Amino acid sequence: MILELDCGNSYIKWRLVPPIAALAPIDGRAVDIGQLLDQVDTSAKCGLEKCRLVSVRSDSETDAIALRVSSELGVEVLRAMPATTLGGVTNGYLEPERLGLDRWLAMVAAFSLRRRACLVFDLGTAITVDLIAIDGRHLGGFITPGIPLMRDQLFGHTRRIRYEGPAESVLSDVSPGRSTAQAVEAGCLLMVRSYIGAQLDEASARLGNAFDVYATGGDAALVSDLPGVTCIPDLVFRGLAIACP
Ligand SMILES: Nc1ncnc2c1ncn2[C@@H]1O[C@H](COP(=O)(O)OP(=O)(O)OP(=O)(O)O)[C@@H](O)[C@H]1O
Ligand SMILES: CC(C)(CO)[C@@H](O)C(=O)NCCC(=O)O
Ligand SMILES: [K+]
Repeated sequence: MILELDCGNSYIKWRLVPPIAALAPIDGRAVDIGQLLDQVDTSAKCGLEKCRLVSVRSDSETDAIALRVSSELGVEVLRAMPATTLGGVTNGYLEPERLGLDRWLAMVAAFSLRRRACLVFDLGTAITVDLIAIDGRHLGGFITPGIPLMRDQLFGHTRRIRYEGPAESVLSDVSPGRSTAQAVEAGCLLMVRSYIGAQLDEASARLGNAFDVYATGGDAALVSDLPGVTCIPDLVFRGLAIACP
């Protein structure tokens, strides 16, 4: 088994990849390293080979996670590191080490699929959009707040926008809200879908007409029905396996 960890800003997403490709990985998400170790502990004890880790957390937080994994699970931890090129993709940042490693790995995995121009969306705490030309050049990208941050800003800066976790039905409905929950959820959803739609419309000016579109991240399903969008939930993990073979 290989333990793979994607340490995002809100959650540590993990999965255990069995040595036989035919077997499905076991996966989960944890709010912190303690919860992560509780979740993987029992299943992981049986033959962990190594751990691959990507993190967008601070260096000290990432070091602490890696240390606890290696000491408590007794495995070597391979960490994805910033790079200027990988898998045919060239990092487009002026300071390549500042590009979020989750974005980088998602791009490397996306380009590896068909080696064509692509547009990559990652919808998590933040929403990121990255453009890759047909020759693998990263043309740069965009960062905006994701749905959790939009909600939090409204909660944090108003007195009366208050509601308990919205019902599932509210989350995919964009009709005008007749409750606070509906008004906020539909509004944020419309913002995200319009933004992604605008990115799709504008991408052909930079990428030409033949480009692939991939969406990943916890909220990718909210845009998966837009034209041409392919959802790949494990895009970052796929890139992690390329970066840390
Ligand atoms: N089981 C789940 N638990 C919590 N959130 C979930 C779950 N499934 C999907 N989500 C969605 O995932 C979103 C968070 O995205 P994600 O899990 O990709 O990221 P993250 O670790 O917070 O952030 P990032 O990787 O962008 O730093 C939430 O807005 C939520 O709607
Ligand atoms: C943008 C996020 C937060 C998305 O997870 C992450 O990729 C990150 O912290 N990036 C560093 C800044 C940058 O990519 O320019
Ligand atoms: K992410």
